[in-house]
Amino acid sequence: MCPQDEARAELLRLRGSIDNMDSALVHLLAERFKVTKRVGELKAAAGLPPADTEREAQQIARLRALAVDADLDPEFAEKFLTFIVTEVVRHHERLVAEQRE
Ligand SMILES: O=C(O)C(=O)C[C@]1(C(=O)O)C=C[C@@H](O)C=C1
Repeated sequence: MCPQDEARAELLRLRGSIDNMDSALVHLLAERFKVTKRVGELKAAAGLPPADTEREAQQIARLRALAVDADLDPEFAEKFLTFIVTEVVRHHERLVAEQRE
């Protein structure tokens, strides 16, 4: 096999691995959002605030430490968590608004 064909074969193998991990991420996110939906319903029913900044600070500190141990950029880990939590809080707020309608 010529070097380019070898590179293409390796590229396909690596992309297969990327596809598996992207699938796992989607499934993990779907499970996380199922749980946070229950959290949002619980909070809305009990009149608790949608966001909990103290909990978020704990999660960020925990994930940043995990990222460092895993050789992942902690800034990226924080941005990723913040992106997800922002969306969760939006869902929680929508539930409260729907409850008021
Ligand atoms: O733990 C909660 O209280 C949640 O609502 C879940 C969650 C999260 O997605 O992890 C979302 C919003 C809060 O600000 C903190 C954490």
